Amino acid sequence: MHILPRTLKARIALLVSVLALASALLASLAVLYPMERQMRALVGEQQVALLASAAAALDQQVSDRRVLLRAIAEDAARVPGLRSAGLQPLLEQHAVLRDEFDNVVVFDRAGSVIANLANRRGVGDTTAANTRTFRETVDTREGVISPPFRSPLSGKPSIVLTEPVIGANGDVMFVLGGALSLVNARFMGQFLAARPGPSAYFYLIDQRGTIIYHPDASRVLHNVWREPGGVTEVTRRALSGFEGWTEGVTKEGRSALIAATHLRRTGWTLTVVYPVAEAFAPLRQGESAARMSTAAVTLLATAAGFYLASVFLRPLGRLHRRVDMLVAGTADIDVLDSVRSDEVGSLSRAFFALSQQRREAEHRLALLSRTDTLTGLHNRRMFEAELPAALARARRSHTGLVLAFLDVDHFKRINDTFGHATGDQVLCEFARRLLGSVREVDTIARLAGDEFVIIFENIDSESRVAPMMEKLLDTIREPFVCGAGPLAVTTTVGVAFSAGKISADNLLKVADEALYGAKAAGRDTWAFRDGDIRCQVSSVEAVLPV
Ligand SMILES: Nc1nc2c(ncn2[C@@H]2O[C@H](COP(=O)(O)OP(=O)(O)OP(=O)(O)O)[C@@H](O)[C@H]2O)c(=O)[nH]1
Repeated sequence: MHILPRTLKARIALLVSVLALASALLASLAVLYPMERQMRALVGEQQVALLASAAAALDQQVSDRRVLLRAIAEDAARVPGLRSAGLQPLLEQHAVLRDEFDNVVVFDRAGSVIANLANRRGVGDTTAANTRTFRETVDTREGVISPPFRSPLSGKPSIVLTEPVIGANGDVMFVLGGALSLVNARFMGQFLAARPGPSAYFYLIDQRGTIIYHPDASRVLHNVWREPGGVTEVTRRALSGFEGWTEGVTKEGRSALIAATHLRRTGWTLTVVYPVAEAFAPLRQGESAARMSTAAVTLLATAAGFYLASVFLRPLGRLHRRVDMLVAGTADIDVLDSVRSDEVGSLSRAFFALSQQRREAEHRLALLSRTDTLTGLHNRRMFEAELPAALARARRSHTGLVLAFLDVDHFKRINDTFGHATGDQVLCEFARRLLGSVREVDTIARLAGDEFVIIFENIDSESRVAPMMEKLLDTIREPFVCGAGPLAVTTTVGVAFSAGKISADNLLKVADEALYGAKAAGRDTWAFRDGDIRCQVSSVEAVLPV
């Protein structure tokens, strides 16, 4: 199938546009691809840094509250003979507790609430005896952070920080429990405000996979391992200890840059999800700008290619038109502009040379068509063109014309005796002698075999014929020196004279008749007939009409 455009101009333009498109694409790829990789790494590292500071802030929040609770626990331990009743005032006396916790309660060793900051009347209502957090606090005599749970009071996801009050004997006397809502603006607000973009989000999961914070509130306090659709690859890795950034797919199937880290105090996993569509929005804008400029560059290059191809190929078009003119014969070979130094100049010169070669060939052919190849004299064709022209000239100049018809005597015998090659040599020598004995203006031709003719122009009188013929016969009588040795060769001539009235054919017939007469007279001689007079006198015979 022919898919290339037909014209060179269009092909060059196509080539230029393809090259421009390819180079623009390569250039933009060469810039955009490394840029995207660098940007990806940069954004990823930014996420990690952001996450580290958010995790540190969260850790600090927990740590500060634990320090506060410990300080109060130590305060309480220093109160001599502290009884249950003294704990409610102790709590109320630390106003800061209301700022930092949703509520603070004190449990006795049996797990019963003996003081309640938010609700004095709530004392004795509940027991924590069976909770793991309480038992762990008592057993380890250390503060514990509870797993997240939904607060029965606020209904919000919360945790409890505990701190034991250790008596002088080293026993746990009481346990302080500070409840903290996880959607508390002061607790979470700090890192939520640090989102890298409007569609980016954080989520927080404890070690067991319970979601502590997620922008989708319906997922909070659910366990990721038990959620429909299972856990995402990145979350699974994060829960197994991965820290850093990676590229992954969210549960909703969106591609995102995801960074994860762990909180030192709680062991929770903090993750930030930054959708790729938003993270690389500036890059995508750059890409579409690059695509637009690629298209613009390609269009421009195509137009420029087409224009330049037209300009460069214009001389070729001109050359084409000139060659057409040469072919049509409306211009001469000189129209070819062969002085140019470019390819068109070389092409013109090649055309010029070709054209000259053709001319020379035509010339040679024309010459050949008019020349007798053996002797180099004119042939019959040339004679037939030349005789009417000579007669016309004679008529115009009112001068006489003599036609001599020569035949080599007994030429067949020469051939038969000495061979055809010797015969050829004789014919050539015969021709050479004829040439040497006539004027330059006279025309000699070989009609066929051993028959020759000579047209003598500007012969003012028949009286000049006899000496001319005698001279001719003498020239031939000289022995011919050939390969076979000296040969005696003679010729017989029939001569016709015209004062301009007879036709070429008839003049030749008259000369032929004269030759016939001379042969009959015995050869090595000549006979004369006046063509015009014979025409006139023979009109009765009507054998030679003009
Ligand atoms: N060597 C040679 N012989 C040729 C050539 N062309 C024709 N001939 C021969 O020339 C001879 C011509 O003989 P004619 O003119 O018929 O007879 P002739 O022997 O010349 O006898 P007359 O003319 O009566 O004297 C023939 O034998 C041809 O074969 C040629 O180119 N070369």
